[in-house]
Amino acid sequence: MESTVSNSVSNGSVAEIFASDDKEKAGLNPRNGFVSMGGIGLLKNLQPKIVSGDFGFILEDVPHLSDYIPHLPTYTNPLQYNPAYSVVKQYFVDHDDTVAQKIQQVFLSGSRMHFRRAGPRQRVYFKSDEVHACIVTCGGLCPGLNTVIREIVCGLHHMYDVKRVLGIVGGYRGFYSKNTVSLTPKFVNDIHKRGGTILGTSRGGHDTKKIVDSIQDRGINQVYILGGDGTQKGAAVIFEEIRRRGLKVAVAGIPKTIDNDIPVIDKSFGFDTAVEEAQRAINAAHVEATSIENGIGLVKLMGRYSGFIAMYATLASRDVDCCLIPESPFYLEGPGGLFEYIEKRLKENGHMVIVIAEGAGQELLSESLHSTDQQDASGNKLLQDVGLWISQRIKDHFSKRSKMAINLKYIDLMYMIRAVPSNASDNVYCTLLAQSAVHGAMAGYTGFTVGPVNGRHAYIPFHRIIEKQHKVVITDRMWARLLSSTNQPSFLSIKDVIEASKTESDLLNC
Ligand SMILES: Nc1ncnc2c1ncn2[C@@H]1O[C@H](COP(=O)(O)OP(=O)(O)O)[C@@H](O)[C@H]1O
Ligand SMILES: O=P(O)(O)OC[C@H]1O[C@](O)(COP(=O)(O)O)[C@@H](O)[C@@H]1O
Ligand SMILES: [Mg+2]
Repeated sequence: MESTVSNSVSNGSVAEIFASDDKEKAGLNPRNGFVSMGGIGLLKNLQPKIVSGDFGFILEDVPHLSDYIPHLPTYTNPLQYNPAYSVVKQYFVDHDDTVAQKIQQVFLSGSRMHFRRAGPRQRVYFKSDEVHACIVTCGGLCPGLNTVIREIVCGLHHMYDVKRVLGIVGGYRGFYSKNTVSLTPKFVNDIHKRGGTILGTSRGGHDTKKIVDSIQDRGINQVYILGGDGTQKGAAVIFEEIRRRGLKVAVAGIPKTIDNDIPVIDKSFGFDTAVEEAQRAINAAHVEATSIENGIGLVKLMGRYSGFIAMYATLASRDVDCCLIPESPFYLEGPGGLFEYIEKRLKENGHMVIVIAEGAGQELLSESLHSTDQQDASGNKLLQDVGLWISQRIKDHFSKRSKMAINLKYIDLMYMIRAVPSNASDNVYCTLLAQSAVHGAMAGYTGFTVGPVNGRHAYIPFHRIIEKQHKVVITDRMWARLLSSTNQPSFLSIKDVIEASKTESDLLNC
C-alpha cells in the first residue's frame, strides 16, 4: 500500500509514521479532525491517526503502544506453533490489510475510508507470562455478554497461553470498590448458556483516576471493556489517562448494545437474539388480538433512542400493523393520525398489532405529562412509560370519542428480551469479537473498539464509535420496506422529512 500522511511520507509502516509524539517534529500534519465528545473534555489530546494513499484511500488507524513507548520488544506470535492455526493459509493478518467502511462507492469520487483489519499478527508485543488481563462489563444487560467473557478468557489461555485474567466485578466502579474474581477456562466453561453477565454491571461510577490507579497498582496490562456508547466513552478516557502516564497497557473495547445504537459496526451482538425473543411476544399479541372482536395487541420493546429492535421485529413478524420508533414522529388525533389508522385497520381486519419502542413518542408524553428531566446514574435520560400511556390514550379515545368497542392487551417486553442467553448466531459473533480483541491487544494495538464492518472484523478508533449514535434513517430504504410491509401511514410532515434528511447526511458523514 502506498501510504502518505498529508502528502509528506510514503511507504512507511503505519505505526512508524505515527510514532505520534514525533509527528509534529517531523513536520507531519495528520488531519486534526478531533471530534466533539459531549462532555469528555479530556479527549482533546487524542488525534486521529489518518494515513492517506492513492485514489482517495484513507486509513483511520488505531493507536499502538509503540506510539508512545519507544523501543518496545516484539516476540514471535505463539500461534505460529499452534497445530490448529499453523496449517491455516495466510493465518496472520498482513500489516497492510484494511477493511473498507463503505462497499458501495460512486465511481472514482470521494475518499475511501478504511479501518485496520482485525486478527492475529506475526509479531506480538507481550510475552505470554507477562500478560495480566482484566475484563469488565458496564451498562445495561445484553444477550451474549457471558459468551464474550468466556471467549476472551479461553482465547487468551488457549491461543496465547495467558494464565492471569481478572474479572472486575460490578462495572467501572468495581475497579476501586469491589474484590476481583480470577477467571480461568474452567470457571467460565458453561457461562455462555446463562443470560446476564457473571461479572455484574452498573451505571455511573466512572472515576478515571481511581480506575487507572487500580489498573496500575494491580499490574494489569490488558483491559477488555464490554459496554455500550457510554462505556466506550469511559474506555476512551481511561485509554487517554493510561497513555498520559506512559503505561504499557492495551485498552480494548467490545461494543455491547441491545439497541444496536453504535455507529460504524454492522450490528451489535445480542441484537439478533433480542429480535428473535420479540417474535414470541408479537405472536402472543397477535393471538390475543385475533381471538376477540376489535382486538388490539400492543407490544413495547427496548430502544431508547434507536428503533432497530422494533423495526426488525416488525419486519420479521409480518403480523404487525403499526411500528412506532423514536426516529419517526407520529401524532394521535385527526386525519392521518394513529387513532384514524387504528379505526381503519379494525374495520378492515377486525384486529391489529402495534409494536412500540420505549423511546417513541416521548415528545407527546412530555406535552401531556409535564415530564421532569430525570437521569440514570450514567446521565442517560430516564424515559416515561410510553406503552402504558399510549394504551390509556387508545382506550380513552375509543370509549369516549368513537363508537367502536375495542379490546386492548398490552405486553411490556422490555427486560424479557435482554436477560436471555444469546442464540447460536450471536454466540459465533461473540466468539469472533472476543478473539479479535485478544489478537489486537496482543499485537500492541490499544484505544480501539473491535467490530464487523461490511462483514470483516476491524479495529476502530474509540472516537468513531462514540461521536454519534446509530439510528434508523427514516428516509432510507429499510424504513420504506417497513412502511410497505405494515401499510401504516408515515405520519410525516414535510418538515419531518427535511429533518430526517439532515440526520441521514450527518450519519453518512460519520
Ligand atoms: N461520557 C462518559 N465519560 C466517562 N464514562 C462514561 C461516560 N458516559 C458513560 N460512562 C460510564 O460508562 C458506564 C456505562 O454507561 P451507560 O450509559 O450506563 O451504558 P452503556 O455503556 O451501555 O451505554 C457507566 O459506568 C458510566 O458512568
Ligand atoms: O437497565 P436500565 O437502567 O433499566 O436501562 C434500560 C435501558 O437499557 C437499554 O436496554 C440499553 O441501554 P444501554 O445500551 O445504554 O445500556 C435501553 O434500551 C433501556 O432504555
Ligand atoms: Mg447507551
